[in-house]
Order: sequence, then structure tokens, then C-alpha cells
Amino acid sequence: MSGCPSRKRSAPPDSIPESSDLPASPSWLERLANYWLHFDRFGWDVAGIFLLALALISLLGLVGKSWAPFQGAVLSPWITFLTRWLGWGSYVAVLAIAYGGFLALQRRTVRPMRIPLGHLLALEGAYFSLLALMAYFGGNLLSRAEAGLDGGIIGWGMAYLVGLLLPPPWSTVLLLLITLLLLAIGLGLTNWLGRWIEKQILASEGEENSISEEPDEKPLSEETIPATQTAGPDTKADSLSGLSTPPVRNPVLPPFNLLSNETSAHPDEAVIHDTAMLIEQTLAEFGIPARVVGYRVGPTVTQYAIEPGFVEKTGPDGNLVHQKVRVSQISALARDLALALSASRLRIEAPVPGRSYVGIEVPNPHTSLVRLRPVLESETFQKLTSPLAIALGKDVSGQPMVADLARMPHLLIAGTTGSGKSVCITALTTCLLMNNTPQQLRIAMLDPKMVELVRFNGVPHLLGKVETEQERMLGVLKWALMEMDNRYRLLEEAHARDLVTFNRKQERKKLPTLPRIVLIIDELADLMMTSPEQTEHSLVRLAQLARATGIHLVVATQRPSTDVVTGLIKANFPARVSFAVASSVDSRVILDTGGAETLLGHGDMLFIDPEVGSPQRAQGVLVTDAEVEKLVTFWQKSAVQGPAEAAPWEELVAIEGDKSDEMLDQAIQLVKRTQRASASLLQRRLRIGYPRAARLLDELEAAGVVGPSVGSGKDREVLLPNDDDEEDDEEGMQDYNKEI
Ligand SMILES: Nc1ncnc2c1ncn2[C@@H]1O[C@H](COP(=O)(O)OP(=O)(O)OP(=O)(O)O)[C@@H](O)[C@H]1O
Repeated sequence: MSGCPSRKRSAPPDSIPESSDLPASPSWLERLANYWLHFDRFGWDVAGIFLLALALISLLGLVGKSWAPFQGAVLSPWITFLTRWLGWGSYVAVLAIAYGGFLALQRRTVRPMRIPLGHLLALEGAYFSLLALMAYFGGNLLSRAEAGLDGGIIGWGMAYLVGLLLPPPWSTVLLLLITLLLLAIGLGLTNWLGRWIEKQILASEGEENSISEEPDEKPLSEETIPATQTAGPDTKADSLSGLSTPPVRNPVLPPFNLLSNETSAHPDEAVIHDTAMLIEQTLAEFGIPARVVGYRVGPTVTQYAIEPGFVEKTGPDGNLVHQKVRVSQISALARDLALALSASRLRIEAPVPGRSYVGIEVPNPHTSLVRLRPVLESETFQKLTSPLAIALGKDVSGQPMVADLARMPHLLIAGTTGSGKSVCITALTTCLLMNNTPQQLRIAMLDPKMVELVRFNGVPHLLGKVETEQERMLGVLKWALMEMDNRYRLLEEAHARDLVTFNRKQERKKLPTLPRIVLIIDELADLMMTSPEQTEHSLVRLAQLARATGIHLVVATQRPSTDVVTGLIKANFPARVSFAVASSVDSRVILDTGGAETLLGHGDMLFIDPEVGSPQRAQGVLVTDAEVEKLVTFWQKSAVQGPAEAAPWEELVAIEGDKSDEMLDQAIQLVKRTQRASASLLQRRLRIGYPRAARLLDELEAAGVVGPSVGSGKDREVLLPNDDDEEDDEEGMQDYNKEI
């Protein structure tokens, strides 16, 4: 039904022309299909009650064979048939019928238990060999079998056949072994034993070699979903990280075995099939025909691919037309599906970009931790060949999700408290430290939370120490701006377009190269609260211009509101990661679309890659304290240690601390608003004396807000744009939020 295209029902070719306007009657096949669809809703209940009743009557018939009330035209032949063919095994058959009825009744209310076909066949095999065993124990006499004793005629026949192969008592021993083996297979004991043995072997081989992860895509019915855009078609081998050839590594860099390997939990295939069935059932109950055509298993969620079916509608001309179900109808049922699947949160991707199906992401019963090592070793990561390649996590099909910070060129991270921002920043920093020497990369870290990033103190890549005081952080931003201007001058002198070209030229001339710089801020909100103008101005200028000079920003915040993530900041940070947020409004502030409010926390993220556009879901990498410690120790031991370097912004911080005027923010605002900058204007508007106004002007010049002096009494050039654009932007944002 669901696969047929939309079409009009046509009248028979030879019918009267006028009658073509009348709706043609449906064919017998369609009528039968319709009846079945209606019947299907109650069919399981009817079948369940019938089977339970049959089991009960059969049991009574077996127990009271010779009792008059249980003799009858239908019951007696049925009981005779059972006992004659199955002997004492009829009781087991009756129990099986009752169990079948119980499963059929359960089907509409709770998730029914599914027995794999192999197990079912093994159980049947065990049953028949048990009948043969019973026949042996009764002396294997046909007369007893015909009287309904031992294993019945079937048991007798099987015992007879086995007896032709092996003489007793070996035939009995063989049958006993076969029965036990088939029973063990049918009850799943062999699987359990296999897993246990595998675990023991892995444990004895040690953690180092323990990973041999299998690809997670498995066929559900005939089709499976192809891999995601990030992973690419040839990345299946990535997940076999333990088996693939390890990449050749620069011996100067830390070895991969500093990092832990991962052991992933694979969700039960039966659970996946049950969930798929429940999704189809729930949608059908809401009148939406749809089919689950595949699934992808990720570390946190499993994505089910739903192919919308067709519904019959009467068109304006009265004809019946087949209309495809609208995807919005499916996404509107997110809460009902979550209820039916007993899921805490559920995300619907309607449709999955570039595919012809809707993705329903259901949380896994057990989440797997994603470790850095398998992602670093994966082919997807190796293919990036960029020193600033970063491992973000694994996507909904368990494939590594990686990105290149050099191309982004800056990253904005948001999420509520405890959603995984700091863990993400730690993973990202670890990744950069794994792939760069201190000569190639320097990192500056600002951490107002004071506890998360201080673990990196002492690593030779770090400029100064991790800054935790607000007053010093503004000095760092100011230094970054100065460093950028400095680098631009150097690039200009060397006639180089960017840092890569500049370094290449320097290497050719055997001159020192410049390292890349990554500036990491773990909480933007604090900075924006204390000094909004200066912070925003510095960040925006860096974000707009710093890329060519090899300076990149990674900024995180737990307050995704428009006063922290302003329109200007957003516009300059196209690459964004959102962890779980409180509402869809917050999600829109970060991602420009909803969805982050349905994330599960603990590293579950949506990533917007400017080159892809739509948000991609992933489970973030988790790096442990022990791994960071090992890495820091490695670099401390291997890098040539000079005398402890003072932070390059020390001088600026001192000036800032001594001289910075608390009116600087007001002065910036005034200058931006009026687009004029002179000491007399500042004196008049801010009600201050000349010396303070002159000093403020100097500070404005140092901060890059106004140009140099152009003669006494003349206004200086204002380097910042008028606030109007920004106001428009913010007003637009407010209107947008109101609309939401
Ligand atoms: N990728 C991950 N895998 C597994 N667990 C994670 C992951 N990321 C975070 N968690 C869990 O979530 C907890 C909180 O993470 P984290 O400290 O990064 O949150 P946060 O967003 O920085 O919070 P805050 O803003 O309050 O500092 C961690 O202690 C860890 O238990």
C-alpha cells in the first residue's frame, strides 16, 4: 500500500464518458487490503483470546480425558489427535499454544518479546528430540505410542530412526546431548556463553588491543540507511579502528597509546526491531501509514528511517486520490511517539537532509562513551591532514565526526550547565595537543569557572597560565588584537597572503616561523556582563580578521541569550555547537533552528558546519583527567624547557589594571553613537575633566576604537561602525524572539 504513487482511480475504458466523473469502485484486492487494515487493529486480540481458550479447553480435555463433560464431538477427536501424535508432549504443546495467545494479547499494549527465528527452530528441535527420548524411556513400543503414552507416534518414529543409526544406549545418549544442546541454543545460553568467553579473552589480552568494533549498520528488512555526509561513503572501515592499519605518526608527537580506547555497548537487535514496530504501530494508530526502512545505531541514539506512506483522500472532483503523508504530520507526533516508546526525549529530523525519509532519533537503553583515540585513528580524521583538525565525537550512525578549525575558522559552543561544554573544550584542546608541537601551536585559555581548564597549566603550548580573573582576561583580548595587527604587518612586509604562505617563505629563508594561536574562552557570559562593549568589539574584530594571521577562537557560554550571543558575535561565528538547552528559543539563538532542546545532555550535541549548513547530531568525545595528565607530562618531558615564560599580555594587564578607566565602556558607546571622538566631547558628555578625557582618548586609540590624533582641536577618526546596524540587528533579534 505505502509504496504506490499518487494516482486517480480511472474508470473502465469502455464505460460511458459521463460516468468518469463518478468515483470508481475499488478493486477487490484494495477492498481486501482495507478489510485487513481494519481487522489488523483487533486481529491480535481475537487471535490471543482464541489461542488462550483453545489451550484452556485442551488442558481440561487432557486432564479429564475419561470424564463425561469433556467428551464431545469436537473435543474428543482433538485430544485423541494430540495424545496419539505427541504423547505426553501434548502438555508442552498446550503450554506453547497458551504462550502464543499471551504474546498476541500483549502485542497491542506493551512491547512484545520477540524470539529470533533460529532460537525458535532450536526450541522446536529440542521438543521433538525430547519426544524421542520419552519413547526410549517407555521401551519404544508402538502400542504405547498409539495409546497416547510416552512421545506419541512422532516420538516413537524418531526414536526408531535414531535407533537405526546407533544401537542403544548410545542412541539415548546422543538424543540427550542433542536435546540439551538445542535447548541451550533456543534459550540463548550459547550466545551468553560466547559473549562471556569473548569478554574473558579480551580482558586477558589487555585494554590496549581490546577494541574490534563492528560497523553498527544492520539491515532492517531489506534496506539500510547510507552513511551521513560527514562520514562519507568510504568511512565504514573507520569504526574498525582496532583492525585498520594505524596511521604513521610523527615521532615528536605524543603516541596514541597515551589515550584510552573505548568499548562500546551494542543495543540488542530485538529491541531495535521492537522499537521499529512500535513506531509503525503508533503512527498507524494516528492514521499515518509509514514504514521503517532502516536504522543507524549511534553511541547515544538510534535513528530510524521512516518512509511516509500514502493516504486516500477525496479530491475536489470527488475522485479518490492517493496523497503522500506530509512530513509535518509525523513531526507533530513527537510527544505521542515519545510516550509510546517510553523515551525521555525524542528528536525528529523531517526530512533527513538529502534523503527521502524522516529520521526519528530514539535514545539507546545504554549509551556508549566516545573516546578520543578511535576518532583520532580513524580514516576520516586522517583525511583532514590539517594541524587544526578536531575530533568532535561520533554521529548517529557511530561514524567519527570531525572538523577543521582552520576552515571554520572560529567555533561558538553553547549549552546549559552540565551539558558537556567543558568536556568538549577539554577534548578539543587534547586533540590539538596530540597533533601539534609548541613551535606549531600556542594556546591561550580564559576560564572564569577556574576549575575546568587549569589542568592544562604547565603544558609548553600554553601562553602564560590559564587566566581565571576577569580583569586579566580583558588584557588577553587586547593582546590578541595587538598580536593580530602585528602579524598583519609582518605578512605585508613578507608579501604573504596568510600565515601558511608566510611560514613557507620563512622556512625557505631558514628564518623562524610563527605558531598558530588558538584562544579558548570557557565562559563568555561573565566577560560580556562586566565589559560588554570591549568584549564584543574585541571578539568581533578578531573573528572578522584573525583567520589569515593564524589566530582562531573557541568561545563557550551557558547563557545562549541575545545579550551574550549578540547578533554581531553570531554573524562572525558561523560554526556552532549546541549542547542541550532549556528551550527552543535558546536553540534558535544558537543554531537558528530548534532541536537542541530535545538533546539528552552529557555530551549529546548538534553541530553546524558552515560548509554543510544543517545541524548534525553527535555524541561528544570524553577525555578523562588521567589522559590529560599523561599528555601534559609527555610534553613537559619531551619539549625543550626554557625558563618559565611570562604571559605576553602581562604588560597590558598591568596597564589595564593601573590605568584602565571604568568609563571606557561608556566612552566607546558614546563614540560609536555619535561617530565623533574628541576630548571636549568626552568632557561635555561624560562630565569629566580634560586630563581624564585625554587619557580616555589614548585608551580608545589603544583599543582600536579611534584613529591617531590629527592635530589639536580636531576630531579623531572613529574606526567602529555606527551602532545603527547593530541596533537594527538586535531589534530584529528581539522581534524574532517575540515571534517565537
Ligand atoms: N561527551 C561526554 N560523554 C559522556 N559524559 C559526558 C560528556 N560530556 C559531558 N559529560 C558528563 O556531563 C558532566 C558535565 O559536563 P561539563 O562539565 O562539560 O558540563 P558544562 O556544560 O561545562 O557545565 P558547566 O557550564 O556547569 O560547567 C560531566 O561531568 C560528564 O559526567
